Amino acid sequence: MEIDLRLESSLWVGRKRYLAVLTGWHLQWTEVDKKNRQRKTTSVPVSELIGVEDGRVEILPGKSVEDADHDFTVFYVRRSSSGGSYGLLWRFSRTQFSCASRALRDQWTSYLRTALKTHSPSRPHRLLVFINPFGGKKKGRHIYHSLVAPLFELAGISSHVIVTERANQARDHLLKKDLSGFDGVVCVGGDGMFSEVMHGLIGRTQQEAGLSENDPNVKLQPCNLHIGIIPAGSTDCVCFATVGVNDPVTSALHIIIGDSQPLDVCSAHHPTVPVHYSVSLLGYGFYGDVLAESERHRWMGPLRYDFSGAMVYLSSRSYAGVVHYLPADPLLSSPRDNIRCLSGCSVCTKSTERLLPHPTVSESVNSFHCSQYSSDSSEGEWVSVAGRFRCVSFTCMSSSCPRSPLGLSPSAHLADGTGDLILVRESHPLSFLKFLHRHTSTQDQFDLPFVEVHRVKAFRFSLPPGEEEDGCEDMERGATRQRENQDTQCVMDIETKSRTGSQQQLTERGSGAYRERGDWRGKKALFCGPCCSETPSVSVWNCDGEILPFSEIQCRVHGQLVHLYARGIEDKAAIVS
Ligand SMILES: Nc1ncnc2c1ncn2[C@@H]1O[C@H](COP(=O)(O)OP(=O)(O)OP(=O)(O)O)[C@@H](O)[C@H]1O
Repeated sequence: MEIDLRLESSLWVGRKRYLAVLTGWHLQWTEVDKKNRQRKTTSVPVSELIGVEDGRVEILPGKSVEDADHDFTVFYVRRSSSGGSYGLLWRFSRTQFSCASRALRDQWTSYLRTALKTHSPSRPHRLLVFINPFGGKKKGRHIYHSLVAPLFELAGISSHVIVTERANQARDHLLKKDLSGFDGVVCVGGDGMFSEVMHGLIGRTQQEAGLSENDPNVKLQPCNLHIGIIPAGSTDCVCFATVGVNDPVTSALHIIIGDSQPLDVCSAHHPTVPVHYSVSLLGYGFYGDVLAESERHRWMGPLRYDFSGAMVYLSSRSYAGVVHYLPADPLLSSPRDNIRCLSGCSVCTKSTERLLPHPTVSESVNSFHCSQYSSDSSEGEWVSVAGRFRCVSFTCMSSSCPRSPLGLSPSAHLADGTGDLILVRESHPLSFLKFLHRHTSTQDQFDLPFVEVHRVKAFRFSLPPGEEEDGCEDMERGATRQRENQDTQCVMDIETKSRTGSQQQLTERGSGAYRERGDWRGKKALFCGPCCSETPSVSVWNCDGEILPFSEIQCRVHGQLVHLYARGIEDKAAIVS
């Protein structure tokens, strides 16, 4: 039954009279002066109303209600400039209206609540919230309870809050516990926490669908539950690249109104370890080395990334390898087309899922090495590039962050089923520095002769023919000699505590495979510091901030595998506040 939600009447805000109109999709109120002339109008889409309360209500610093029976309060989203950031900050505004009678007040509140139910139906009612109390500046708990929980309460959202006591608790909970009744999962923390939640949800979804997520050729099932990110980490890159700002209140408001942003996810496979997922960075060479190096300097705090970056830069390493990639359709978009993926992006909207055709499970079992070199023409033509690379990076999103406002690949799209593969060949140290520096400015980092970028649906990295992955032993031998000779601790053992302060996720996730075979890796040196004279011949992968201690990898993009409570970066110029 169609509900006629039009309501129009005079309302008062303080001493001023307004003509207020609810059309179903919008609530607007226009000031009317003493001569009955209409002045300024405020218009709020129903989808951006946060809540409606009887009386004159305040919610911060604590909730207070003055129960005047002619009054009601409307809370809604207001945008404001974020200063330096790319996106817009969302704030909540409230207007306290007075009506001519209690009956009219009741009519207004009932119409507004009905409008919210019928015209904004995808709002969450029940959320599972994980707070990492140790993420970023260790303010996750405070951020949630002081800034987010009061807004959830106002919006009528009930939440089950779990403050984590160990790394991977959120992931394990999502894999094993009953999730019925929840509309979404919220993580309060940084990119590592998001990654945990994403791995848990994707894994759970595949379990329930009876799919083997470790099979690189299986088409994964998209997750039903949305993920909300309340930024409280050190970098919060995923939040920044999907909202445009790292701001807990902005993110909470996107969750409340049930915004939905699909997100492509890249699965990274190696035959001996469980699958890993990445959305922001899969990086071999420079980015792998920086992460490995930074693990040795955790005591430095966030400074360790700058320090390690400098150390690895100075070591000026490059690595031999062969990259095979499956190009995406160049007619649809390209990493050099200067089209930014903004809210309502037409490339993502138009994109039909353009993933690989999928062989049956039996065809693909144990096919890692075979499929590395096979080519199925129905997928499109694979392209190979061999050489020495400073870094091989892959991202499913721009990966913009406050330090690199345009990101690793400024024109990458959040949800078009592709990712950007960036190959940086061996180059003069100053040229490489120029490449790195361009990430912090608006200069085009791809406009350099030793850099190439490709929009792809899948890629593989292998060591050059003849070199096997156990070539890591060179690195071990070199490093061991170095330890003996120089009494230096320049080797990182993968079994040291990871960034999480916990045992490497890899070893924990390894339901046998990694652990059984993994001892050689576990005990082996994976990274030599720049002080070593014998440089390692292989690097490791940086997978969204986690180390994957191997070189050969097989990756593919799964279009729109997860959904975030977000709407992409809003175009400041297009939004009239
Ligand atoms: N209670 C806990 N104790 C130790 N580690 C935890 C706990 N809860 C979560 N973790 C782990 O901490 C890691 C880092 O957390 P998080 O991402 O929230 O913060 P961060 O590292 O400061 O931020 P960013 O990832 O944005 O750089 C995550 O990988 C997560 O698995």
